[in-house]
Amino acid sequence: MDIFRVLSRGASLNKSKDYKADFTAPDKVKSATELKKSNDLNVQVEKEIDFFHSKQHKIVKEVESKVNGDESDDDVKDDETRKQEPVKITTKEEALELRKLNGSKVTGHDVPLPIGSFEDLISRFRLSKILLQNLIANNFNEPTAIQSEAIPCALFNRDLIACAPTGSGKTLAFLIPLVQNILASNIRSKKRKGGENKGSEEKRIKGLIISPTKELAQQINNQLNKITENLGIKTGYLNKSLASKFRSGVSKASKFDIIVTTPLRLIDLVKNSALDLSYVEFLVFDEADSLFQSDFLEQTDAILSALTSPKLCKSIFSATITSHVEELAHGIMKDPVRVIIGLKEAANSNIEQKIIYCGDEHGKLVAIRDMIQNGGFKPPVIIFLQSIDRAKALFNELLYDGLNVDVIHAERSQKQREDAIARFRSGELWCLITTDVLSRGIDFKGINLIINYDVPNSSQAYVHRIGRTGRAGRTGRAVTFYTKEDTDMIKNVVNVMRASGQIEGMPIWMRDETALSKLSKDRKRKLKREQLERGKISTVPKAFKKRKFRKA
Ligand SMILES: Nc1ncnc2c1ncn2[C@@H]1O[C@H](COP(=O)(O)OP(=O)(O)OP(=O)(O)O)[C@@H](O)[C@H]1O
Repeated sequence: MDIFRVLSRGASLNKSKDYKADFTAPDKVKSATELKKSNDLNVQVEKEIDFFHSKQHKIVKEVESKVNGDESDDDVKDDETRKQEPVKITTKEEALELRKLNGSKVTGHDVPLPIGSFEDLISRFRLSKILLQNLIANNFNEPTAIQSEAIPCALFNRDLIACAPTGSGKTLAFLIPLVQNILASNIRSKKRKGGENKGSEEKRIKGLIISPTKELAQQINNQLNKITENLGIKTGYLNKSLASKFRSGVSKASKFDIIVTTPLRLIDLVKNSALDLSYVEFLVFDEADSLFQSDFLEQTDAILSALTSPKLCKSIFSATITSHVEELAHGIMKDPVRVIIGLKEAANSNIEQKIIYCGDEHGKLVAIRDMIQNGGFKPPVIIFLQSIDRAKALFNELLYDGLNVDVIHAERSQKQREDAIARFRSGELWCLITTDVLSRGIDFKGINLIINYDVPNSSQAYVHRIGRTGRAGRTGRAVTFYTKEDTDMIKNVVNVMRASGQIEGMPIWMRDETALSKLSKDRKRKLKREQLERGKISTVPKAFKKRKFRKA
């Protein structure tokens, strides 16, 4: 195995991806063109459009030559990456070497070897060539650490507990094997029923992906659509409109191979017999620790009881999987493989973390305005607060200051949420204020800064919130404000920072582990349940607030 090849992957991810570097979706090109209007991003956008065109050209060449086995094109030959042979893992020693490099800990009975490259999947698992082309066309050239381990496990139909840092590619780690398994399963059922000549077959939902939020479910479905192009696999995000089509019979569930959904919508349909889940063979809980928390547990249970296929394989994914969640998972799984990348529940090491003592609520406003004035507030920025009311109040303050900002929380309509996300993704909007509704899974490209205006109520919440930056090999910054009311809550943050070796700038007493003892389990539970009562944010006169808000 070529160790340098493996090591260089992180570096190439870093090099090739800058702000908004999503080369796959044509709508991104349009929005980037629109962005040219904005002076500050002009140069950046022009560079990206050029890069997009050259990249597109290269991708087309690469895909053509892969399909035709044609190596004659000079452009393709000259590309350094094409000169290297795909890494293949064929022995236990090579697997050990790769796991050491990737910081992967894999346990379980009869664990499969990891993959060294996506091409490795062709020889070992007869991966669909179209699926491989789709990966390459979307710039997914090499598997990340979690993909190396999770993909072969799922292709061997193993139950799986997978924990890997935020932004490390967990979504593709479950989507690639899911798609391949469903392709194989469809071929098998076609053969059983005598091939294509027997007319159109009734399909069944075979894959189910559960996500705790609508935004994340939609994002997963978008990713799924990209990699299933030309594969004849039908996927659906169970939004309000699709759910009502199922209910009224306008759209038949039997058209779909894979459904991505939040728990409640699914349960509602199952209870009303509008959806049959008894043929589902592959189940994924994304952000599983959130779905296994007490607020969701009943719904998760209801879903599990509707999944009756004896072939059912289950996997759970998150950046934070507590031992309690692992215990619950073991209770519903058969002989699972456990994959942990890096330190369990640690922050992504590409994120520079900082805490700022602000004294009181007013001090936080002063601190944020100070950051804006002194250049520490480099967009795109996401600001997290503990409640809807506080998010609204800070939105009014920053809008009053003339900042290019919008807010997302559970009280805004789906359309308002989607619009704000689209504007933020395109770069039109520079700052997004939100609650924990956007803290998990959402993949915005090139976020520069996360501000925890309010301290998150658990170390897990902190890891997910700051994980919106520092994704796919990029770097990012996270700043957490705290006041004298946060003496307990800030310990969650400090402990994560200390585990990441980020004690620079931290008060001396916080660096000392004995002085800052860990919170007791009971105290942690209480902090998670109850929201800290905080002083008011708002300083903007009411009459002005209304005028401005309506305008926005
Ligand atoms: N093999 C790959 N090569 C290049 N980019 C990749 C690869 N796999 C994933 N990515 C990109 O990395 C980014 C992060 O991936 P993803 O959203 O799956 O992270 P995650 O681990 O699920 O994070 P979170 O814990 O926050 O949900 C995405 O933009 C995705 O397109």
